[in-house]
Amino acid sequence: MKPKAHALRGGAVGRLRAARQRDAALPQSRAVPYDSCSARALMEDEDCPDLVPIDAGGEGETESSCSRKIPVTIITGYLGAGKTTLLNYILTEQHDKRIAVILNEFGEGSALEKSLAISQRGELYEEWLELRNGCLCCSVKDSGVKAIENLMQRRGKFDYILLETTGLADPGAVASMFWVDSELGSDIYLDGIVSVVDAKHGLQHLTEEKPEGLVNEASRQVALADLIIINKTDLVSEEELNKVRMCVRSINGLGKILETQRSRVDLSNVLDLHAFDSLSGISLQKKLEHLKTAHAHLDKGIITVTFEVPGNIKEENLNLFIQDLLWEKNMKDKTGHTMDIIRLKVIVQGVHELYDLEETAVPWEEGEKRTNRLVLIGRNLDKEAIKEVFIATVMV
Ligand SMILES: Nc1nc2c(ncn2[C@@H]2O[C@H](COP(=O)(O)OP(=O)(O)OP(=O)(O)O)[C@@H](O)[C@H]2O)c(=O)[nH]1
Ligand SMILES: [Zn+2]
Repeated sequence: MKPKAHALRGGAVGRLRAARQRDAALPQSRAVPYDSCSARALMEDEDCPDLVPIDAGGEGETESSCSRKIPVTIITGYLGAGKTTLLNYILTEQHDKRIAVILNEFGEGSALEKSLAISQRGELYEEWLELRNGCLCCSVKDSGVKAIENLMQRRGKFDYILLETTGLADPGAVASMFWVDSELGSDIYLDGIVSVVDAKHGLQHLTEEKPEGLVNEASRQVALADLIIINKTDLVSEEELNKVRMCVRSINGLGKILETQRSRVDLSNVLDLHAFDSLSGISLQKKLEHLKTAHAHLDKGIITVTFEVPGNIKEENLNLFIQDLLWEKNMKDKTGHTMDIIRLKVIVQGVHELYDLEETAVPWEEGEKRTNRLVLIGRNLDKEAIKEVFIATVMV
């Protein structure tokens, strides 16, 4: 086991940085502005930090530069998969955006390594973020929000946030801090979740069975991802690669899969995904509320189910259907196990305008065959049962 995994049991320290990107790399020796006040405030804060609304010019005030929401991309992946390599690649390749980086790291060693990598890009802001009980999923929400707030006070200094989670994190829990923040009227939004998979060891991580009640982090990370990057393809044969790809696909039938070396991918596949925009009215908040409750039980057997039903649907009924499925957990599979949805995407044709299906929804052509499409990722999913209920309750 890597030392970092041991550090998980003791105190854990997360590290947050906002690296101001420059077009040209600056010498490493450049002075680093260090905000010691806010860093100390975080360290000394014994209890959960109070959530304070972000003062971004005040509600209703006309500060147009503050009204644009800042996207956050979560980068997850098992230990050593290539997350930091991806981060550095993005910071090197991306010249249009000023990117802030948040690292949730356990242990000191690799944090140092990362600090060097990022400071090469130029001006560096650094803050410490303490995870009191050493469990990222349990403490990141409070400290994470605090960290983001500190970041937001530097509004204008950056226009994109990359959040690298530790290899052992449950990305659902990490993502959940964004809805807490959004309740406070913040101006960030979750753009997408990227999961890096080690081509060489990924299969082992993904198929590893955990004792009852424990999460297989690797497969959960893949299940939640909008983009899965199978990295280190140089280390495996075509046959091994096929196996990993099939395994990833079986866990997440929806996400885009890219195969690469040194985490080099076309950045249009990574940034500005707007992965949570067209969720058919299921807000990120609701989805993640569900994820949180599921997080302790989920280990294996995650699959993707997709089906299509032609015709029109009724909005209210779709609401009820989704609520039943996601929150009430009223649907069971043949063996009586509750269906457990991790991700849900719905493309529907409503009688009325549907929810806030955002601009990604392409309007139907006159006379075009109308089809509703559902994609569900989760456990104990019985496709026929879901489809039946959908037809019986949602269609007009
Ligand atoms: N052979 C090979 N090595 C790679 C590739 N990509 C990254 N590495 C190496 O793999 C190691 C781990 O990469 P990182 O980017 O640090 O991985 P990480 O996911 O951030 O790791 P942790 O933070 O420890 O969880 C480093 O030594 C990288 O240089 C690749 O495509 N092929
Ligand atoms: Zn936890």
